[in-house]
Amino acid sequence: MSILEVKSKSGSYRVVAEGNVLATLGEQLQRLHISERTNVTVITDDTVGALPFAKDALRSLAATGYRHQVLEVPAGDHSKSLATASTLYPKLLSFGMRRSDLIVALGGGVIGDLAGFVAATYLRGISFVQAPTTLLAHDSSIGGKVGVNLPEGKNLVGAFYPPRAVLYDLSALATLPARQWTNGMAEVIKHGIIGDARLFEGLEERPLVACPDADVLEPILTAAMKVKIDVVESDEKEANRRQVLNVGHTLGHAIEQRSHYGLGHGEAISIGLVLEAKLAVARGLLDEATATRIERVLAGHGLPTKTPRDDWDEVAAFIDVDKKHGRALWTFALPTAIGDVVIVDDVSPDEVKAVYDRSLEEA
Ligand SMILES: NC(=O)c1ccc[n+]([C@@H]2O[C@H](COP(=O)([O-])OP(=O)(O)OC[C@H]3O[C@@H](n4cnc5c(N)ncnc54)[C@H](O)[C@@H]3O)[C@@H](O)[C@H]2O)c1
Ligand SMILES: O=C(O)C(=O)C[C@@H](O)[C@H](O)[C@H](O)COP(=O)(O)O
Ligand SMILES: [Zn+2]
Repeated sequence: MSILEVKSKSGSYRVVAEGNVLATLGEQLQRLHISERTNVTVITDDTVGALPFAKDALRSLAATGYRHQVLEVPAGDHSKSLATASTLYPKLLSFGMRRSDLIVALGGGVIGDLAGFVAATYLRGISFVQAPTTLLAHDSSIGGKVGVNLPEGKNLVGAFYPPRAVLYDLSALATLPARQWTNGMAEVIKHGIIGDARLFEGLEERPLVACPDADVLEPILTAAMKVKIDVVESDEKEANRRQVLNVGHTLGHAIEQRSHYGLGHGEAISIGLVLEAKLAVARGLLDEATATRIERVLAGHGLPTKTPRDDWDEVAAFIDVDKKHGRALWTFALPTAIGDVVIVDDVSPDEVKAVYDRSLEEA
């Protein structure tokens, strides 16, 4: 079990990472001093909602006397939309959800982002608890970024809205399909690249290709979450340093969206990390050998590393709407070493196209 604290200007919160924590969801809410008169809406997806740990969580809410409802959306990134959010607001109203009530986001990053966005906007904001159930969500449940996608780009509408707590049930990871495990490893590896060389080296030596026992999982997950917490505490609303968490994402988000979500977020970010390492090499920021290590560790975890063949102009249109850019050139978070990422804001589209085209020749 690990308990981490995230300091936030709008209210600090705890990350409780523990096996079977969802089976005591009601007691966990009581521990957070959430009154038993609070109405609770659990937002989940139709895959997670059917799993035993979700049923246990609802049983616990009932046993502790919380009046609650469950709202299910279809699983997948297509649900992270304004259209889906619009179907949820009336259901909150008809259940009598007031400002003092609570949303629980039970699921992976899609549910955390969507339910967090609904919590941030309904009645101008009600409390929410993150109950992440994927490996990838060790990233998405921390830091308060909530939002939805637009057809024009990922996460273009949203807010910085920290949760009241993160209740991370590590036993829930046991039911993750193999591909979802691998998908989540991309963000674990990313956290090593950003700020923990030992984490990265450990994954090079012993790839984590399936959910291991708790004694192996916990230190790795804790190390990854600590990198994220350190960065978001230093720059909660991404004025500058937080942009390092976006390494691999400038290209990765564009590739993810161009795949129409056929690629998972982590899979697309894996390809983005490889490409952005190559861009860093082309700029003289990173040595070739380290870029090769990044590619190998991702491939060693079964993640895709080859650039999908696509029309550059279509990819570039998605890169162009990235929130990090200023008015003229593109901004990227680029690795300079294992454990260090810098922000560069003078990248020209032609430079990126050259790296992109070269990677297609190598594929
Ligand atoms: N807010 C942030 O800081 C942040 C960070 C990283 C990623 N994200 C976002 O997170 C999203 C990706 O998250 P994700 O990869 O968790 O996707 P997801 O939420 O779609 O979950 C992936 C799949 O796994 C299923 N699933 C979830 N938990 C399960 C379990 N325990 N057992 C079996 N199946 C389970 C889901 O139903 C879904 O089909 C993207 O939209 C990405 O943009 C946000
Ligand atoms: O928390 C952050 O900051 C991140 O960048 C984490 C990313 O892994 C995540 O995918 C996030 O949703 C990206 O945010 P965006 O601002 O690039 O849309
Ligand atoms: Zn991400």
